[in-house]
Amino acid sequence: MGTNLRPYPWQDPWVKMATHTLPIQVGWPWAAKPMGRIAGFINRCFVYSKSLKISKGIKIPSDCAGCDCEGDCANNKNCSCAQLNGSDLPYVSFKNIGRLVEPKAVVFECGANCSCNRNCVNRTSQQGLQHRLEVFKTASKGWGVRTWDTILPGAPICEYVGVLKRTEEVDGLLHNNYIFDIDCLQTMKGLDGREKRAGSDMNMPSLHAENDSEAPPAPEYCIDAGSVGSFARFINHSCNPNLFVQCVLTNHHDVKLAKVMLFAADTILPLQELCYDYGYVLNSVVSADGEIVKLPCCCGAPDCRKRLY
Ligand SMILES: C[S@@+](CC[C@H](N)C(=O)[O-])C[C@H]1O[C@@H](n2cnc3c(N)ncnc32)[C@H](O)[C@@H]1O
Repeated sequence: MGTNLRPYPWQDPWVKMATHTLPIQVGWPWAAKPMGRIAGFINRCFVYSKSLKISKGIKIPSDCAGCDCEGDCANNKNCSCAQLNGSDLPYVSFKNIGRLVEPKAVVFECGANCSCNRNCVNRTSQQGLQHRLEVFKTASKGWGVRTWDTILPGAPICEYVGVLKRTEEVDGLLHNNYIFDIDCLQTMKGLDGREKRAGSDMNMPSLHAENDSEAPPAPEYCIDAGSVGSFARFINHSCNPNLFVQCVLTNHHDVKLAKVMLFAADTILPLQELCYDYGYVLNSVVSADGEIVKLPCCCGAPDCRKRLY
């Protein structure tokens, strides 16, 4: 961890301590005796959702034109936002929560200039937290996040928030474990689960390299949750994840600056830990002196790749 991090979730103003008790005890790694008494209390933190901060010098494109639907876009066959998504809306509504039908290269949501209502299903990622989630201490991965509620496949979990920066600003920050590159193409083509789930939905010409053998351009922007962020930064990696990453565009249509959202890939039962595939390429992390940095994976999946990177 970098020195600029708040190492404990309850020191983070965006993480609220809960006084509730759970029928389980979670471990306390530094269990000195006086700490032991309060450990049960401070191990349980409920979480808030927060928005992205923008680093100086980054200009967010202006809001693009919106649809002219009334009410919910689900009721309008001619919704222009649905057309952007390939004619169908990307979400269906179930018990008033939108659920993503399938992962896409990018999801176009309704934005500032759309005339539909604020609860339109095509604003699903804008509705805030839908589930009770908890930051807890895991046995071997530091802090993690788990759910108190059953979460259904395709349900929105949260946005990965922090400070939006240019990737060149954070290059070489090996000790900051909270940097998320905004890379819609990589996200879509990502490792294992992501690729398997994606089907053949690569219908975004602007996201394809001209020639498939050509390396896609390196991501220009990233989200740094090292010093500010939400509980999303405590979500760990799994080689068999129950969440997936989805790029979402709302007000503007610049994929380089898409919102990074996490959605449920499966039905997730209460007290299960939430995890997504970080998608590192093995041996891709190199220290300043040229050594390959290796991080063992403790996700415990039967098909674990054994290393995060
Ligand atoms: C974005 S942070 C996740 C939150 C982190 N557990 C914490 O306590 O702050 C990423 C870091 O968590 C740890 N981590 C996440 N998933 C892991 C896994 N499957 N196995 C081992 N360590 C993991 C690694 O140290 C990684 O660099």
